[in-house]
Amino acid sequence: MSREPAALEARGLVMRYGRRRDPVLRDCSFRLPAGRICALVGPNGAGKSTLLALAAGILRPTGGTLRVLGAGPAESRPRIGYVAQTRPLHPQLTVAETLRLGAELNRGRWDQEAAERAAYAAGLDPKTRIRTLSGGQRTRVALALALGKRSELLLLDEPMADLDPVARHQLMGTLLAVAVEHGTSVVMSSHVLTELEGACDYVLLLGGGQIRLAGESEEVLTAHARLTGTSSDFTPHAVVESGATGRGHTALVRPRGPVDTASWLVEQPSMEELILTHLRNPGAPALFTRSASSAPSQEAVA
Ligand SMILES: Nc1ncnc2c1ncn2[C@@H]1O[C@H](COP(=O)(O)OP(=O)(O)OP(=O)(O)O)[C@@H](O)[C@H]1O
Repeated sequence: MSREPAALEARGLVMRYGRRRDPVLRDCSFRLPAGRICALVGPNGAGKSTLLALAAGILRPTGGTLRVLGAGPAESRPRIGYVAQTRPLHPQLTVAETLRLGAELNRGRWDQEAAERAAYAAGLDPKTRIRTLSGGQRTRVALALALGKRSELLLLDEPMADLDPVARHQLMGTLLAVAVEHGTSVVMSSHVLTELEGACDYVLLLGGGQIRLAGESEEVLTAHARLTGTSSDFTPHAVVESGATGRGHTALVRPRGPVDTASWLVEQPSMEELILTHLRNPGAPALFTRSASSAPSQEAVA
């Protein structure tokens, strides 16, 4: 059965900086269906920025393929909004001039209202020069450009990192409203797991150069359970992490068959707990939901 073009589809993706270094991404294969709001998580140096720059067509892969909106990254570039970690903007322009430039470069698809909503909501003066902005204000303007472009896919590298909590909440709200209204696909990297929990419906966890978890947040969550009881034998379930507690033993598992609720207290982990547990246990087998699988060998949950 053929599937609609994905927002991102990687097959055997390899990225190596320089000849002798270990690859940052090794043989990565996954699929991100269109229309999802995806959290891209992983430890420092895992390759999140690298993957986003590859998708934006800023970097070229060493091997394998990465399709973006059904085409090569360079071909799809006009349909993509990319907010790099460095927030590159023209320092001499004012905020209003920056938005005007965005409008000129994206004639026919520019949404001035969405751009202004993101740029000016916190009272930023349109006449302020970019070079005098704080880190958080630059982020606001960079996001405003990406939103004004009416992109089909937003690639956001740590978009909330330098925003204060009120600005985070407000900009996340604007971002989600635009994404829902236009069916925009969003991929955002972040280390702030609580911020992603309410906003994202898809998750990609990168680690050790590979995708460790990929799929709908709900499906990934329900593929796991926290078991607590008196026994330390969690057979037949696959254990991601186990340990002793005051009450006995506890483990985050991927259930293999029905869980014996007479022996175990069964709880659903939060997304934050699930990701933290996988970050602490990089040896846990990878898990892909059906929609995220692009290779037959990947472990898919039903
Ligand atoms: N231009 C470059 N030249 C050489 N190595 C690079 C370059 N950019 C990134 N790297 C290396 O690639 C690896 C992945 O970096 P990347 O910035 O993609 O990780 P990340 O997951 O975004 O990290 P963080 O969470 O710290 O932002 C790191 O080891 C980094 O040192």
